[in-house]
Amino acid sequence: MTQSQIRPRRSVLYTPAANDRALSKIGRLSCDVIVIDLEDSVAPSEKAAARQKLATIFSARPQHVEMAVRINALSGTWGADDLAAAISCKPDAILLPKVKTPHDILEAGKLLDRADKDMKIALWAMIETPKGLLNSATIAELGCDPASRLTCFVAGTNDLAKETGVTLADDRRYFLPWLMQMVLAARAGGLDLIDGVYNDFYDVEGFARECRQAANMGFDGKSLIHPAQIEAANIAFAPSAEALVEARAIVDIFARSENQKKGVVALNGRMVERLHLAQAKKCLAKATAVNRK
Ligand SMILES: CC(C)(COP(=O)(O)OP(=O)(O)OC[C@H]1O[C@@H](n2cnc3c(N)ncnc32)[C@H](O)[C@@H]1OP(=O)(O)O)[C@@H](O)C(=O)NCCC(=O)NCCSC(=O)C[C@H](O)C(=O)O
Ligand SMILES: [Mg+2]
Repeated sequence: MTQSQIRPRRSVLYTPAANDRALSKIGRLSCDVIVIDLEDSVAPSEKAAARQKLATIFSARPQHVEMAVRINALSGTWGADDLAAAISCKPDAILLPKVKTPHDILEAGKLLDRADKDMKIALWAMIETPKGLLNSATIAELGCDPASRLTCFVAGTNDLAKETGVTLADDRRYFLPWLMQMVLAARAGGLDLIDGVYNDFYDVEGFARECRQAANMGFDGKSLIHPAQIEAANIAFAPSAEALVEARAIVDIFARSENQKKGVVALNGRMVERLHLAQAKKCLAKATAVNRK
């Protein structure tokens, strides 16, 4: 991945399309992505009105963030109208909820292909049902084909907890195998991966802890529900000062004339190989992309 292709997705904030006060804030927020939500945060009686607002929201869209729209499932009552409305706003991505099989992505892709011929709109998939999780590897494989438009998985931990009866309590200990399954599937398909939401938005410490946990697990960012969560996510998913020092040291040591043809060197008593050099360059590129924001 080149530096210009890296788009930080540390903080992915849902804003309900039905909430005018919240919508009026989005131009001033420092999150990386805003997801205008037509799904669970919008009551059935408000679905049509919320959908109609999309055009106005996107006519004044902030340019410093990626903008996505989460539609209702295409299998339900509102999905097809949501998708048509979302496409006409040209968001960066359309987030499909409750994706269960590769077919769900291919079906949305076909509809997009007719309207978005220059392939500007990506598809993101929520993994939040038992079936979707079981099929996550085959769904993610679509990411290997750019024609599928699939570029990102988003964990839907609330729905998974609801569908399975498994608790998110105790630092998500019972969820960890499933979250790691998503990480593995996403990486095999070359996808980005966003962790689920933390519902208790006044618990700043607990939220920061969960962000650090997700960053250590390999997630690229966190789904957010409140502006108060943006800062902690931006910190947790950016390369740390220590990681940058180490990355620079690895780049420097391989740049020395005596090491230019070496596959492995020692750095401060530790083995460093060229795969670590690749990781270090990625870390530095990510920091550059974050600093550009
Ligand atoms: C959770 C909330 C309903 C809380 O709202 P509120 O009581 O208004 O909070 P505050 O008074 O503390 O808000 C302070 C100001 O910030 C603005 N605000 C709040 N939330 C947002 C937001 N998401 N985006 C932009 N701006 C926001 C308020 O308007 C206040 O400003 P002001 O009015 O001028 O004082 C609310 O935060 C909320 O609705 N959050 C988003 C909920 C949502 O989108 N849910 C769906 C996505 S999560 C999900 O679906 C889970 C997933 O699918 C899964 O399965 O896991
Ligand atoms: Mg959900």
